[in-house]
Amino acid sequence: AVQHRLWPEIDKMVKQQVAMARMGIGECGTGWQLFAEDGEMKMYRREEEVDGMVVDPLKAVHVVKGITGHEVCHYFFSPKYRYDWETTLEHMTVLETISDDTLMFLQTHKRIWPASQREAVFWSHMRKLPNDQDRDGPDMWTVVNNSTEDPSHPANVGKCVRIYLTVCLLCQTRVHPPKDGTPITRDNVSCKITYCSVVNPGGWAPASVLRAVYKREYPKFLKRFTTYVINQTKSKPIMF
Ligand SMILES: CCCCCc1ccc(-c2ccc(S(=O)(=O)CCO)cc2)cc1[C@H]1C[C@H]1c1ccccn1
Repeated sequence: AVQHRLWPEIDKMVKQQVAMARMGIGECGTGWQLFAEDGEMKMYRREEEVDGMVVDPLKAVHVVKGITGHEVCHYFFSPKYRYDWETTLEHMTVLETISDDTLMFLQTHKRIWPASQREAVFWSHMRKLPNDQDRDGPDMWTVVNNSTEDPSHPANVGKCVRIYLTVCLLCQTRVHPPKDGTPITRDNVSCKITYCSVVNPGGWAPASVLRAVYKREYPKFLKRFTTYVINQTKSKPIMF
């Protein structure tokens, strides 16, 4: 099949983001602060500014029982579920279906006073990754979202300020087979989720406002999303 113009960028970005997501917090360089904890979920951020704008990288690790990496990535990637779990979303459009595992999105997010409303244009790619560490271990799944230009949607022409984001959701399924050889149920699976994101707010927004928003929104987002996947999958066959 003819390669899409974005394919080389997508492939390079996915490999780079997954490599970083797999690194432990200790290996990710210094300056990570644990800023939220809820049961198994630990959320770290690093204070970083670009041109005086807060772009604090975020890294969250979470272990959720009863769901698999394929399921987590499926519900994160598919546009048809997004309004159910993404509370700050005002509008979402699929601008282009690049392939069955790669979409281009336009999203506008609810305005957060006193900043102006934000929008994002990004490609989103979902991929199963060979578990190169442990050959017979379960595979890993990932979704990478990365801002891109779209000639038909130039940045900052309307009322919305264009943000620039790079997001990586990396999922590693764990299976604990029952001792008595009975079939695997949801009690025997869990998923280690690593969520990394860097959001450049695009236009000036007060550092104090941005940091307060990230501190409030990110833990809420990950908790709500994982709870959503648990509820959507509990009565369905396991998707490995
Ligand atoms: C003055 C505020 C400027 C930034 C507002 C803003 C915009 C987009 C985003 C965002 C866009 C995409 C993603 S995703 O992971 O790719 C999923 C698909 O939606 C995630 C987060 C974040 C925020 C910041 C609110 C903060 C915030 C944090 C977690 C959730 C919602 N809002």
